[in-house]
Amino acid sequence: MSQERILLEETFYVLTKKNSVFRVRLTKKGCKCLRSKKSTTSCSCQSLPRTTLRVVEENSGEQDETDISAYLYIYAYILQNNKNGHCKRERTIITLRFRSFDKYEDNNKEAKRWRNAIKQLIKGEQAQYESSETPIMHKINEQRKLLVLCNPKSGPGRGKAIFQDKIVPILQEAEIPYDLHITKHANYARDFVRTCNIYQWSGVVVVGGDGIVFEVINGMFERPDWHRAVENLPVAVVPGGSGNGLARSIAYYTDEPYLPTPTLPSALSLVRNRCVPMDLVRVENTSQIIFSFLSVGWGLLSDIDIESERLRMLGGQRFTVWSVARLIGLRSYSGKVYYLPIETETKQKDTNGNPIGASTLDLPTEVTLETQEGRQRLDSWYSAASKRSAYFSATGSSYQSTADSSDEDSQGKCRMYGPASQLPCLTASLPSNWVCLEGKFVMVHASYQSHLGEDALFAPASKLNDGTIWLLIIRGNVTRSQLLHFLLGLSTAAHVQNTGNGIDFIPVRAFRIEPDMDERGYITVDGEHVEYGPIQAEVFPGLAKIMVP
Ligand SMILES: Nc1ncnc2c1ncn2[C@@H]1O[C@H](COP(=O)(O)OP(=O)(O)OP(=O)(O)O)[C@@H](O)[C@H]1O
Repeated sequence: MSQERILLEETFYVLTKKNSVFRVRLTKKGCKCLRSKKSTTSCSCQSLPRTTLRVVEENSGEQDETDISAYLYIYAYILQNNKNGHCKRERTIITLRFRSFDKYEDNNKEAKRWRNAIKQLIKGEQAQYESSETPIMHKINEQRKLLVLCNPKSGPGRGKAIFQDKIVPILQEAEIPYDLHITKHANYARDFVRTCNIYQWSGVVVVGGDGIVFEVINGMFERPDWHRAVENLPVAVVPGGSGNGLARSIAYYTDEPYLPTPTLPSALSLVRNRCVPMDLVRVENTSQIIFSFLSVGWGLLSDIDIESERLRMLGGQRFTVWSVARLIGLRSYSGKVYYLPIETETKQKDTNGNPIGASTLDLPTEVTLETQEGRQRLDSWYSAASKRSAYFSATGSSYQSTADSSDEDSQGKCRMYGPASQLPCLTASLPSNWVCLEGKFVMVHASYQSHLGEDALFAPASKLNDGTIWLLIIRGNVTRSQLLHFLLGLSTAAHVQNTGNGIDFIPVRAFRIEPDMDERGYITVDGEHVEYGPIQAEVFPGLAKIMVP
């Protein structure tokens, strides 16, 4: 820390602890508190017991005019280990009281300097403060607004409540404004993203399950300016559905504790201003092109996903209940599976990779500090300005055509843009370096995320941006007990160790499934039911951008 450039430095007193003085230094790495005993016995904070502090509106006339101090509240969510050795984020409020100057205006200016410096550091900008007289070089963009698309029908139907109770308070603490839109029907979010002037927002926050994320991503690829859209509008997801595979995968990838507060990593991703690229898989069947972020499935897991829809009121439990039912009435499907394998050496988990470890600051859960000298005055509370926005149609977008865009189909589905496929068309034969399997399959399931759902760790080695599709193939000759082991192992990834004897788990770049059309079953993409028939998929590394904590 001593080698770090000190951006700001100030002495603060702790309101609640007599004779405690902190010398606080702000550097790019964070805040450093240097504690010492106060030399004089007359502690200036004695005149202000903590219980007398009350936050009031700036122009309410309720301020204590005798207090010339300015107050800065810092909300921190600090990683801490609990007794069981599990990591958890604890909310901490640090109150800094500035009263080095004789006038409130000067103390307030000093507090604002700290506020701006901290905000710039959070945004990853280089703050420039040489002395207290130096003007602020990089203003915080207070206009940064997020688009929030909330599905009130996700999972057990708590989307709106989750957003209001878990996300809004943190957005308010971070002073981030947003426009909230509640989806009114299926495909509302997709149409919204396709037709709206989305560039008025800095990112899109999806509150719901993987189905609504699917709509948002595919809505972007229905725009002629899809390239600009995916580049300029990173996506965040607040888990409110029954699956929540993407939300869980993001937390896993960034080493963020997920349970018991699954919405906290998402809330932090909205305030951290940090985005990473994420692989998307271009999926093609005979009727549509889809950009998928999670999975493609045929057989057992897709059957469970679709048939358990009728148990939606159970939330995530619906998958467990239906797994038992499907295991009893086990089915297998005939067909051909082709895949393009990745070299073995690239499939191992790279320990030098991207997990973003949040730094742990050694602070108590609540610290209240104040600067020396001066008298009492209460600062005002800043709340985020959130307003509803109008619905715009897309105008002035740059047009970018692609070689393989599909025409509008007979059902009036929109034209899909996006990068051109590198694969032969679905009816053409595949090159000789592809592997072909033929016969009966209990399931074929591909995923490019670590988690298919909150408690389904499908591909533990998967990263958000590794250009890898993990293909699980379970042949028709496996036993029920093997399958039971497989399903039970999904929560801990034990299934990855139990391959062989009809179960294979292969990293691939692309694959094709050709089901026997004399039978009927389900094929899903990101948990959404699609037409039963030939389907092929290829990975596009880092095609999307997502917000991470
Ligand atoms: N207002 C609405 N009324 C009915 N359905 C909606 C509405 N808004 C969105 N939908 C549809 O609800 C479907 C399911 O939503 P979502 O994915 O958010 O929840 P989920 O299915 O419970 O979660 P998961 O996909 O993770 O299992 C989406 O495919 C979307 O099309």
